Amino acid sequence: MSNTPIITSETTPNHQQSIESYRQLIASTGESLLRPGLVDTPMRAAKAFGHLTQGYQQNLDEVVNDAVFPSTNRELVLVQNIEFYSLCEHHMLPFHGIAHIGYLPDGQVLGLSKFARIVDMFARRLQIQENLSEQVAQAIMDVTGCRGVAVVMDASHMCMMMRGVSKQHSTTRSTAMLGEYMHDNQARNEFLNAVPKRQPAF
Ligand SMILES: Nc1nc2c(ncn2[C@@H]2O[C@H](COP(=O)(O)OP(=O)(O)OP(=O)(O)O)[C@@H](O)[C@H]2O)c(=O)[nH]1
Ligand SMILES: [Zn+2]
Repeated sequence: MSNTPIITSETTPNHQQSIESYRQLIASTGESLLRPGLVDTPMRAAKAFGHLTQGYQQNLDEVVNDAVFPSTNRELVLVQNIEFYSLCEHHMLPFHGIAHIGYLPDGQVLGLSKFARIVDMFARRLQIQENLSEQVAQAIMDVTGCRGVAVVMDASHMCMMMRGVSKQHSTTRSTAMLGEYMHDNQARNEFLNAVPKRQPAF
């Protein structure tokens, strides 16, 4: 196994531009950038934004770090309740929830922590939930060569809660199915019955 460290950069590739953008954003409200409480805010916000979009600076090879192991087990592996935080690409407001990932191995299995790392890598980009689910599924298929992979994500979208339609209890479930899950109803049902039911938001 390689010793390549996971990239954990806390800033965007152009951090200064990000700070300047936050300055302009704050100024657009009419607030003074000199008010003591706001003096360091552009820098802090840029750093936070860098964290929330860190996934652009990661790639699958680094995140998986060769943690794929031989196994003769071909039955369902279900990694459930992986919490995630993302930003919707339409409003750049958070959406957050939990992911459940099931897969059917074919000779090799993935290190368990890597499922969460893969979810985080794609979640820390500007996203829509449906694409996030698909990207996670495809990545697991790519790194394991498994027989099938199924992803369910349940999320609450701040752009639907804090503004706009203002619905506090609506949640969205997205699914992505690849390989045998695309056509095998028995496998789909086994996975879907094993996935926890989503509770209403808050
Ligand atoms: N399918 C999908 N839509 C999303 C996601 N995140 C946000 N949206 C939606 O993106 C849409 C953007 O719609 P627009 O009419 O262009 O923007 P808007 O005027 O801000 O829309 P409202 O939110 O309805 O006020 C909204 O319906 C959002 O709910 C997501 O992850 N998946
Ligand atoms: Zn949105």
